[in-house]
Amino acid sequence: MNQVELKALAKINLGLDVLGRRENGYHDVRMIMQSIYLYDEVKIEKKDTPGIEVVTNLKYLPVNEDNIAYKAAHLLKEEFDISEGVKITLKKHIPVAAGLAGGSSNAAAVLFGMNRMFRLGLSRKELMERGVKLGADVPYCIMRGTVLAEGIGEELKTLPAMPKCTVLIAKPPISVSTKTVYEALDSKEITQHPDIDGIMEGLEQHDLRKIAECMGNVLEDVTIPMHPVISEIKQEMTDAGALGAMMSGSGPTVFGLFESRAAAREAQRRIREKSLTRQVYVTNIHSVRRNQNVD
Ligand SMILES: C[C@](O)(CO)[C@H](O)COP(=O)(O)OP(=O)(O)OC[C@H]1O[C@@H](n2ccc(N)nc2=O)[C@H](O)[C@@H]1O
Ligand SMILES: Nc1ncnc2c1ncn2[C@@H]1O[C@H](COP(=O)(O)OP(=O)(O)OP(=O)(O)O)[C@@H](O)[C@H]1O
Repeated sequence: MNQVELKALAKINLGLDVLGRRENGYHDVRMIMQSIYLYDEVKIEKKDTPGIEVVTNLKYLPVNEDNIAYKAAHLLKEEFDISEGVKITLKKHIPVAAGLAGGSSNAAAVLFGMNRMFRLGLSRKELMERGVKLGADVPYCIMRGTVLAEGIGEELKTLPAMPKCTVLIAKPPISVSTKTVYEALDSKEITQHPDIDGIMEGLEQHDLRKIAECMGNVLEDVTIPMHPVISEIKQEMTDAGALGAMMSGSGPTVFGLFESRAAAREAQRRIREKSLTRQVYVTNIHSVRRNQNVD
């Protein structure tokens, strides 16, 4: 196999709670993760010449060792002494620095793809162990689907699949640093924790309304005061009929869950009309049909 083409899916956090801070600055979290049908196209090709080449359609993204896809390839090349070169082509559709795990998902695709191409024989669990060295969201991006994530985000448990619905994604034209948001949270008192157990009950009962009612993200308390446009977008989605609307990850992207595709389109129209952002996409939950076993 000389080439693989993969879809690297974006994620949203249906729930994000922070339980404490570790000595190394990372935080213990309790999150419900969900993949959505918004993806980057990742192509990996073997090259005759050595080295790692990254090509992308976004001019401002690094193509050297600062690109997380490069880091993923480098990690496997070193560990398995792979002498052949690889060319990685990233066709980006997932907004960057958005809270949608775009980079993490690219890294996951490279680990997954190179494992197949070079017949490294790593199990999904073994790929995830390598993934966490690149970023806390990478193991989840290998696993995908509806998942409870604990630890720093790498302890994963598959949950009952999220009921089908339309997802509206709106990324305001600002960038947010995940590190800055987590650091700023340390000087705040968390007064209200999201109802993660409630979301899990909603998933068990296949009850979309319950899931939407229980959604919550403690990082909103940091990012929204910095960027009030996030609240305005949430409001537009709710006014147009979203069952729930919330910031994903450390932001600034807002997602809304809708029963009706027409209502999601209406929210998209209003958000654009009010110039809150032009980056608004109507998409779906991505369900993973697979053996639930991680190994
Ligand atoms: C906000 C989320 O996207 C929610 O899914 C993740 O928790 C962040 O995952 P990520 O971007 O893959 O995180 P990393 O690239 O590993 O870390 C970026 C920065 O976020 C902070 N970080 C990340 C994960 C975590 N559990 N605690 C943290 O404090 C750390 O300051 C770290 O320097
Ligand atoms: N392959 C890549 N795709 C996107 N960004 C990348 C990539 N490699 C490195 N980066 C850098 O990583 C930073 C974060 O980008 P990314 O899109 O992964 O953020 P995010 O969606 O907030 O991730 P998360 O939800 O995991 O915190 C950007 O500033 C970007 O320059």
